[in-house]
Amino acid sequence: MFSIDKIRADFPILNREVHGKKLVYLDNGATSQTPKVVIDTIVDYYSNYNANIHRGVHTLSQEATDKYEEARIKIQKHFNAKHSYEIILTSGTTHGVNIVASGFASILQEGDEIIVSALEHHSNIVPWQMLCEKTGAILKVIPMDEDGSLRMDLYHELLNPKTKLVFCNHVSNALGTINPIKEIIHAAHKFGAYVLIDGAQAVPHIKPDVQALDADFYVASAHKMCGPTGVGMLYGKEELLQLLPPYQGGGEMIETVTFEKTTYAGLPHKFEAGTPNICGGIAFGVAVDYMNSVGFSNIEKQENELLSYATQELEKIDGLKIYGTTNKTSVISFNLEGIHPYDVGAILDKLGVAVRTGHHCAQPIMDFYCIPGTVRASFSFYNTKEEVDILVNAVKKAQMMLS
Ligand SMILES: Cc1ncc(COP(=O)(O)O)c(CN[C@@H](CS)C(=O)O)c1O
Repeated sequence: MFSIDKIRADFPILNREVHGKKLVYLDNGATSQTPKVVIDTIVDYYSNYNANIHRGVHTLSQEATDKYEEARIKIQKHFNAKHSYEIILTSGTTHGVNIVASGFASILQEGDEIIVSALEHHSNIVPWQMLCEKTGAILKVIPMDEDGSLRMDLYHELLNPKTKLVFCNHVSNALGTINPIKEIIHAAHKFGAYVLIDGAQAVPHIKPDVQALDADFYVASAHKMCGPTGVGMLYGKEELLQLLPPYQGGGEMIETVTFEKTTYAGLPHKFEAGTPNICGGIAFGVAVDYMNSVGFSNIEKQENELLSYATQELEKIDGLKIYGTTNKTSVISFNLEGIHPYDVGAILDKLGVAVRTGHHCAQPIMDFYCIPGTVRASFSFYNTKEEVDILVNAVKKAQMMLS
């Protein structure tokens, strides 16, 4: 049974006040908040079994190694990967994208084509531009539409035998748009292209099944789904991870090292050079357990109710425009006519409401709408309708003060 009071009691930070006002945290698209069970895991690790992993013969190292590899298996099962070694623990989504992009630097040829969507976050644009500069590959873009959806008709036209890679986010961080990634993947595979899906904004809301999607790569960050910052995952099909060269050289990613030659470790350690974020990985596994204990159907129901209520109430405000009205997760990007989003965000902060303003690391989307940025309210399952009312009243107050 989903009890919002019980859920909110899991998050100590929700009792915070800012500027003498009750905190209303609506910036979950930037990072989600952290439940006590995850916080306690971090304290427990550093209090009771902090040790380096995969190397020590002593008890603490074995305990830490066991917990870290248990977390990998939890993440594997959560995303329904076939093998645990197809889950590379990274420092986050950006790191995962860069592992794949740099891996293809030794594979792509001049004139090969890479397709990205107009809805991408900078971390799923810039690495591919860098890859094109290195290899002479050509970047193509799936255009977006006024409602924040992708022009799938034009996507199908872009695909051709030269298309080698396609990158798309599962959910847009700036607008909340849920992209038709199964169709995107299926169409790309018809031309033999590989697909990386950026799941950073999907994992707080849904439980992706990478085998059902037939995704070649899928990346995400723990801090978007109640986990700590500095840790995330890259899923890759075994045969593709075998294809890619290591991303970084160092300890852990080797079998044998001589000055004449080094042989590399197998999966997943080939891509996990150096001492990883051990505590973060263990806490990521606990965050996966926590999200599943809340239940993704409960999460979806709560967040959809908040989205429709907030949309209905915000739309009553004259001069307010919402960007992204297609099938989406609980994100509302909006502007007040004649008022810069930054100024709205600053007033909302004074009233205790935390939102994000600006281009949200998705400048091409803002260019499409010819705006400097938006005010983005992003809701999570632990937000409430009362918090929506506080947001709406704060927006009205900001409009009055700034008009
Ligand atoms: C779709 C998408 N793709 C990649 C990233 C980067 O995640 P990292 O954990 O920083 O590596 C993000 C993070 N978006 C935050 C910070 S810019 C936002 O406020 O929207 C994202 O939303």
